[in-house]
Amino acid sequence: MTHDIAILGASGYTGAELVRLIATHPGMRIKALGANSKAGQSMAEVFPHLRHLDLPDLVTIDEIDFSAIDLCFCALPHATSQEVIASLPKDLKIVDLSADFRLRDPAVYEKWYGNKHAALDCQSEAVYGLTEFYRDEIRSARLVAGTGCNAATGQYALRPLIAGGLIDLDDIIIDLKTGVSGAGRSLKENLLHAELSEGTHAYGVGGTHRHLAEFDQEFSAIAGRPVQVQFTPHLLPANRGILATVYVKGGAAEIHGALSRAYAEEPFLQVLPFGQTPSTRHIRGSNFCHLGVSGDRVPGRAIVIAALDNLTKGSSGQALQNANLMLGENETTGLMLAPVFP
Ligand SMILES: NC(=O)C1=CN([C@@H]2O[C@H](COP(=O)(O)OP(=O)(O)OC[C@H]3O[C@@H](n4cnc5c(N)ncnc54)[C@H](OP(=O)(O)O)[C@@H]3O)[C@@H](O)[C@H]2O)C=CC1
Ligand SMILES: CC(=O)N[C@@H](CCC(=O)OP(=O)(O)O)C(=O)O
Repeated sequence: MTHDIAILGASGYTGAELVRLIATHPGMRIKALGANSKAGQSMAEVFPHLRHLDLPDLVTIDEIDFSAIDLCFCALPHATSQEVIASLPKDLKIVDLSADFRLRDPAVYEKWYGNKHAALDCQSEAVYGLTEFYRDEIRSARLVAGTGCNAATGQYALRPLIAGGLIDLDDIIIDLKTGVSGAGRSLKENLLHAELSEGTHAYGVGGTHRHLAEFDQEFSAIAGRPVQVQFTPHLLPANRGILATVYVKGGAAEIHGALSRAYAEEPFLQVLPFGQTPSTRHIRGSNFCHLGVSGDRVPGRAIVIAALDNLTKGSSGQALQNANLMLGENETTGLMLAPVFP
């Protein structure tokens, strides 16, 4: 059976990545591509690297007939996404890539995002999209909320360690580096080549980055008590990739054993041999997340490093993995592409 797919926000980075992945998916057919300022253009005009594909032109969302769609990906900015999803048919399966449906508590959402939620009924039914930890709920969900890309990286490093009681919950530091495509395709002065290249800097410092809300929600639920991590992202002059270096208090060998066991059956989560360190070079363009564990010279401390591609495992690949589950497809279909190297 072939499922008819719509992608809203197809003229953005995650939208284009969805098209790249779905184009060769044997169980999916791209029926509609939604855009805003680029509506009316062909995908080849907006993304020359997709020229070889036979795709529908970009249209505005109100031009799409959703009664002919089996599943819709929403790759739209925060706040816009909730307004659009509130207006879509209530029985339409949706995978949202924005932050709008990730946080279960509306008050927490309002605190971090600064606006009242415009689709609280949808928010209450949404399932958090970190596939490996919400697989059963995702299978039967109507609306899945894709995770933040930084939030996914930190969680892959830490969830089994918190669940296993292996680390000091009051002493967790996530030092993260991210490529610039995480900020989307729209024009921003601070993302110009001259402002960004040949340097790197921290942002969202001092507990202000909104992905902390996801860490708080998920880690506290696992631990059964409040957990607050320190988290500082840094912007790298690279297009793709996230590398999180996580500092914890706990036994490195036990931590490596716990991660290896937790992810032994996971097709996309690869734990490297003890002491080896992941690199964004080795996951680029793929749905894999590489994880490494090392000891530290300071007794009782360990370092966990996780690397993934923000546009695949951190957003569009994760979204396709979840859509596969929602549509009864094999979870890995369309996603076993090897990373691009060098
Ligand atoms: N980039 C990443 O690595 C990740 C992104 N995300 C989230 O995924 C979502 C998409 O991100 P990304 O692809 O990077 O963003 P982009 O800025 O690259 O793309 C945004 C898309 O949304 C469309 N759009 C904007 N406003 C409207 C509107 N009012 N009505 C209809 N369409 C609109 C744009 O259309 P047009 O260009 O035609 O104006 C464009 O197609 C965001 O919520 C982001 O936070 C999540 C995880 C990782
Ligand atoms: C480089 C960069 O700016 N990255 C974004 C994260 C992208 C992401 O995960 O998106 P959401 O906005 O959907 O949470 C940031 O740190 O804010």
